[in-house]
Amino acid sequence: MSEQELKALRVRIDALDAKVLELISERARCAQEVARVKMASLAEGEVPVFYRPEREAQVLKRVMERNQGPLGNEEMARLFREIMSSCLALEQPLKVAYLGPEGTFTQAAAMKHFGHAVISKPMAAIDEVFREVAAGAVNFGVVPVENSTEGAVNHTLDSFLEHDMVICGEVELRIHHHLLVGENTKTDSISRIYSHAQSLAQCRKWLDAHYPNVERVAVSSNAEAAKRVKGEWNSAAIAGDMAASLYGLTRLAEKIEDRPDNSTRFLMIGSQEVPPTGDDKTSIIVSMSNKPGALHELLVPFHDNGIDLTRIETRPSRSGKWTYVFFIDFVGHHRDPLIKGVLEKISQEAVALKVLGSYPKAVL
Ligand SMILES: C=C(O[C@@H]1C=C(C(=O)O)C=C[C@H]1O)C(=O)O
Repeated sequence: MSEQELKALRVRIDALDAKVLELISERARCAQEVARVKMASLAEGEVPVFYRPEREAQVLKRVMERNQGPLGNEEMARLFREIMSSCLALEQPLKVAYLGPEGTFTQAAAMKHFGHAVISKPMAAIDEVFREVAAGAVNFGVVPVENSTEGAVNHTLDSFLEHDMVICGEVELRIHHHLLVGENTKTDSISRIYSHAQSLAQCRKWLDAHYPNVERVAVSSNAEAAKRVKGEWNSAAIAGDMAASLYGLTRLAEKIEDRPDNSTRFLMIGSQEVPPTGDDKTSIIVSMSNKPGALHELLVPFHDNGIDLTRIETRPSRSGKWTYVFFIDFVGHHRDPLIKGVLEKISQEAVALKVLGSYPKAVL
């Protein structure tokens, strides 16, 4: 019986694949038409905008709402993410710079957000990602901004003070770290463990318990740590799946992060303002005068209007000793009338207020 059944099922799958193929091609032709219409309606000297993050967020959301299984919502959205990425590449392949080298979590975040049909460019430091975007060499940049275990990524926050950037999206990634070794590593003689400082911090308790006397060496990225281990017999690296497979390392211990829900949030930076989708977040930088009650004054308009603050971070302003700026994220779009009112109220009290951007809440 089963041979016959299998055969029939495979015939059905082949027929379905032919339909899926035709539908994807039809969709891609539609995207090409979109490009044609956009080009035809350009004003003199106007640059076409092909990538629409707000539209993509809506497409993915609808896919998740309509999905009836058996594939899970996230899985289905991931497939559509890639289809859209390929369709957009027909209109215009996006250029995306990220905190490299290849194999970093930031690269994984970039692929999760934009899909794989982009031209990606690894940069050696967060600041270089900002500069690459500012110079117009790429359309977007991807940088880590906060980790659920270790808190803010200060380099990123400080870079916002130095560059005029628009935040156009966010993505969250579960971060799993492994202890990795190379072919030549003598696993009972490990005397050094390489990783990025953030990752060493995210695995501090595990390291204290398992390798209390081994030197922890902070390097520029997890991928760099994996690369170093390849040529050494007495060292190990802490890094994720991408770096492990890129450098052919094996896992001596898996998922060694101290908190099982360890996640990092990444931001997409560029120069494109994103219109509202109805489910957005806004990031601002505010500096207040150094007087009693300043922080209270800043927060009152949010409270009075029932606006959900998702994050508040303080950093030195870099323009005077013991003066600070606040990075605030909240739910809503800066074009919503309610949010507009709140921002006006704050700017009356603030020394400076800058809207870094409004963008769709992470869908995936
Ligand atoms: C097709 C368009 O362009 C791009 C491709 C999209 C898609 O494949 O669904 C969606 C938004 C844009 O990034 C569009 O503007 O609708």
